[in-house]
Amino acid sequence: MNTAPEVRLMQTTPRLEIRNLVRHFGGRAVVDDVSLSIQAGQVTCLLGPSGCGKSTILRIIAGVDMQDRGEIYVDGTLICDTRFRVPPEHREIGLMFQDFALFPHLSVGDNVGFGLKGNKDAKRARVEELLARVDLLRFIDGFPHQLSGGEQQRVALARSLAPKPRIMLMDEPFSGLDNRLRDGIRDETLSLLKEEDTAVLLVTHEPEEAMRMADEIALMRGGRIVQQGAPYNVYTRPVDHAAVAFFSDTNVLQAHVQGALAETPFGDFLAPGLPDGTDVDIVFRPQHLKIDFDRAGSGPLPTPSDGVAARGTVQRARFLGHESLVEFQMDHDGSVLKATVPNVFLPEAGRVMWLTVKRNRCFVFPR
Ligand SMILES: Nc1ncnc2c1ncn2[C@@H]1O[C@H](COP(=O)(O)OP(=O)(O)OP(=O)(O)O)[C@@H](O)[C@H]1O
Repeated sequence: MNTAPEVRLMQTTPRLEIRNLVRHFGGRAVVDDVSLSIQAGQVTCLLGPSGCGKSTILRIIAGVDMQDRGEIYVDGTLICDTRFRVPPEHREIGLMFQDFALFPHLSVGDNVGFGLKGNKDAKRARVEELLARVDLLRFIDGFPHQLSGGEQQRVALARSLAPKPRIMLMDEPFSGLDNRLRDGIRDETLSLLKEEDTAVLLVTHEPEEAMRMADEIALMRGGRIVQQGAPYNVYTRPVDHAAVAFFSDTNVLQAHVQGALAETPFGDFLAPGLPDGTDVDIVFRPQHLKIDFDRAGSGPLPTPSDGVAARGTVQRARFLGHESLVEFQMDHDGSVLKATVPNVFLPEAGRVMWLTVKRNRCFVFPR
């Protein structure tokens, strides 16, 4: 059909695209050549440690800060480069930050309707629609101080979505909420944003929040995106040691490469493409250090999937609620490796146990 290529083009044009953004402060590249694109209805999380440049990217997209290089496109149209700049108020971008500051002197309904244009009835209908959606319609004539923190947060969400922004920028929006409230509000927020088909760029330094919210995670460090992909892929195929460590505790075995293999007390690991003599870290998460319970200290029967067992002595064991954390001092070099075990497992300090590692969950990185 004649229209097919056009339709395809429309479907693949990202709602938001940033290309090669660079921003310097005091001679330092705080944002260093960052590119990403987000489709309508998609949530991308910028995830990274404090100071890595996440909020600066958000401020540039919102139009309250200006890049030194790079371009921003919305639905394929340039809205900002270093010469041309659509002013913030014309970008149709919603903002939601941790300190969302409702107007205290305006009613809940007037807060939600604040950014709306058009006739009174249409405005009222949109305000009612959104307040109903966040389950706060009954408070429409109330004032912010009469609401709990979580309820105020939902009003703020309704306010930022009221003008139907094409894009929503969220900077740690849930960090002011207590843990019990947070999960529910995150889930509600997510379903509302999806219903409205908004493209969302959410900044967080909490991996758990990113895993929970994101269709795609952009992992940042030192002003750059170091890895980008679906949460499962970023978690299970990390690009380097720091990327593993950002999501969880890690264990490290140190080794040298010889003949494309790295030899360890747990057996050899493949180190394809690394030249002989390269120092490598073999990195794995505590849930992938396996304790052998079966043979009472005589060591497990080796299997191809488990590789070789190594011996360690329990140093410390702690119960963490849904799992136990056991630390072992290893016989071979005195290093400490951690294992997490579901439920309660609290062996006494000094007990000797055999350990294996889940080999397909180990990552080999040059040191
Ligand atoms: N206006 C500014 N002038 C000078 N330096 C700035 C300015 N804004 C940000 N920076 C610096 O740029 C770096 C990145 O800041 P940014 O707020 O983007 O980080 P972030 O990743 O969002 O951190 P956080 O999670 O702590 O908010 C920081 O070192 C910060 O001090």
